Amino acid sequence: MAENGELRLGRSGSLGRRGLPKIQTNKAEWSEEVCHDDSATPVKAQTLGELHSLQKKRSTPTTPIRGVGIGVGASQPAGAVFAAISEEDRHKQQLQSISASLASLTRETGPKLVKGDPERKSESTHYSAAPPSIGISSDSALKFTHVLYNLSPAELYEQAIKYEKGSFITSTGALATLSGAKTGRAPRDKRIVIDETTEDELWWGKGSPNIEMDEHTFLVNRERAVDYLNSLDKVFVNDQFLNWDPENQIKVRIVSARAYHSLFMHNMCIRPTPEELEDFGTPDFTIYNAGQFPCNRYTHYMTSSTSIDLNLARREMVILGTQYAGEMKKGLFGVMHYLMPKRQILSLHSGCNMGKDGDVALFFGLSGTGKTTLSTDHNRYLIGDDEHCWGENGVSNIEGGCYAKCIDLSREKEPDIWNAIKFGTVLENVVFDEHTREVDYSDSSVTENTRAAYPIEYIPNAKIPCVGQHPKNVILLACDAFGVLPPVSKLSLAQTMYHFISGYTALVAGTEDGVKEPRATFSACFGAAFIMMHPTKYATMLAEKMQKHGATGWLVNTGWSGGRYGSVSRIKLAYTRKIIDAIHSGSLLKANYTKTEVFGLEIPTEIEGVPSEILDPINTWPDKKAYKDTLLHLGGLFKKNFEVFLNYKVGKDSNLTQEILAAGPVF
Ligand SMILES: Nc1ncnc2c1ncn2[C@@H]1O[C@H](COP(=O)(O)OP(=O)(O)O)[C@@H](O)[C@H]1O
Ligand SMILES: C=C(OP(=O)(O)O)C(=O)O
Ligand SMILES: [Ca+2]
Ligand SMILES: [Mn+2]
Repeated sequence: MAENGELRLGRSGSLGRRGLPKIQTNKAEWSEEVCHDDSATPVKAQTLGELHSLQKKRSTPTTPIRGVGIGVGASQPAGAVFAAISEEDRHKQQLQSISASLASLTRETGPKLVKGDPERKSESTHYSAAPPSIGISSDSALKFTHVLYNLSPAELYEQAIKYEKGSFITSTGALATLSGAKTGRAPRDKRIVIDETTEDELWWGKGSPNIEMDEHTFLVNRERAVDYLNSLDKVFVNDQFLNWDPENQIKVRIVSARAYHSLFMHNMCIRPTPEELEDFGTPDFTIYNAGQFPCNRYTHYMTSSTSIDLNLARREMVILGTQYAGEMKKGLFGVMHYLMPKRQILSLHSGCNMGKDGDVALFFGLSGTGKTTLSTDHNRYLIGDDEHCWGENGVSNIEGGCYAKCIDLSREKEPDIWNAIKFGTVLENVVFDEHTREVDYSDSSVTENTRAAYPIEYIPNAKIPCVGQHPKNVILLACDAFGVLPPVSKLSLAQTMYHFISGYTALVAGTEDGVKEPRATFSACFGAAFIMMHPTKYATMLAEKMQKHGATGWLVNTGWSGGRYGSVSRIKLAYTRKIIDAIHSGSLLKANYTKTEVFGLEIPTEIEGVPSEILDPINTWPDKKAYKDTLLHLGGLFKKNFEVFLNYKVGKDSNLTQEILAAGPVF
């Protein structure tokens, strides 16, 4: 700081000498009692430009500059002559690495890059990387692309507000943004490159979410995305980590065109320290997000102008035609679902939290069933809300942030999420008062799927680092709009596996008038959209881990009970929280149980804080015949869904497979 201060004084001093001669005022003309205008400490700048340059001081380096390779021994004092790859060289290396990422494969060259905002010429560090030597074949090769590398949230706010229509600061300091035409994921537009390896390793065909594309088509889309990004004046680059387990951490690079996307990933991935960033090197996986630009519908395999393309061999993902940010986070989740099981680590679409005594619970469930809401619990430490790994040493969060739904969010019911919506948080597609900028969370004018993305440490009781012991409870969440599943049931291991493979939830189609029929959804492993290999691969690993570590499975219905959607209201969040409390404390394990018909679920007769009559839905359905019919209807849907899995084996032991088949509805 002193250094910067001296520099500034020196500069203003010399400017002063070169300026016009000062107008001399006659001191005697002024009364000593009058406080006149120039009595305050004068500003230490001679021009407005200089004044603005004073406003921002250079970031103080957090570590002394370290040496690379030879020459840094115990005998050399830190920061000595030998020590350094200079800051300039480091910038150059970073830009070379980014230029290589953005290289056009047909022209075999990367773009010319400079660091910094193009609008602020004086601030850019003009270290050009990899100037194209031969065959300049487009104007892109003649121009510079500015790289905005790992900007801070404040810088990203400024970029968003200045250049991205629909960006505003809300009354609590969050950055409100619009994701454009797409406000949710587009699973039907996801493509995965099929090659010799993935043909055998991945799950293809009926029931699989993996839709194939060939390598060539991937390269066509990659070139389209890269050309688009290189045609811009500036791109955002995030270099970050995934997975809090240090031995299985993945380095990811996200190249994007919008500050909103850069801030979203800043919040959602693990943020490197400045030291870690210095040594970042080559990323393990790269996303090219050209979401504002459509794919070419004449391209083979394209069925819309949106395409999300994954190439596992190249370790790259290309996004065209959608700006929904969740696509990046869930895209990387798919990659982890491939990489981790190969290392005998189970990837989980679940929330995760930990009690004061270190007891860990997992919350599996499809979108909207309560992973984020229920893992964010003021009485427990949050490990993560959505994506985890379960390995030899316990669980680890894949991400560094949370992505909460905001529709009907209330301070009373979800105080920790409410309070996390502050400076730094990205608020997608919410509606706010044009003057006060107060958000109306009940307003779904843009979409039902309004979202907040915030760093995990915005939750006061986050567990950092986000790792924990082997889980004690495995909670399967289903939002049952048919109203026949009990609010909670205790599961045998076979039942846990049956419901895990089924991955059931039923949601209502939307808020349109007249849509009253709930629609059942089955999504293997509560995440068919993200798993890469056959569901039995993940199911086998889960069964082995639960058995080995003695975890108990539970099925919790966070939807309707005692009547269908439309006839009664959703189970009160306060009751669900009491149920979850009783699971965590161990008291529910000791309760008395009765068995339901059809699904054969063990339901407790009593839970503290929950009216006993709601525990068995038959009590609360006024029309018992309607209850039975609906129960059988749902049972039939389960059976039909499970047919695809009848020929598969879970685990080494065929006994378990037989037990799993028997653990479904019987009627
Ligand atoms: N009984 C309940 N249990 C859990 N969530 C509930 C309940 N009733 C209403 N909700 C609402 O349902 C939504 C659950 O969504 P969320 O936790 O984001 O799901 P996920 O993370 O699994 O996608 C939240 O908006 C929450 O407020
Ligand atoms: C980010 C998502 O996850 P979830 O709805 O489970 O929170 C999503 O499905 O887009
Ligand atoms: Ca999810
Ligand atoms: Mn969630």
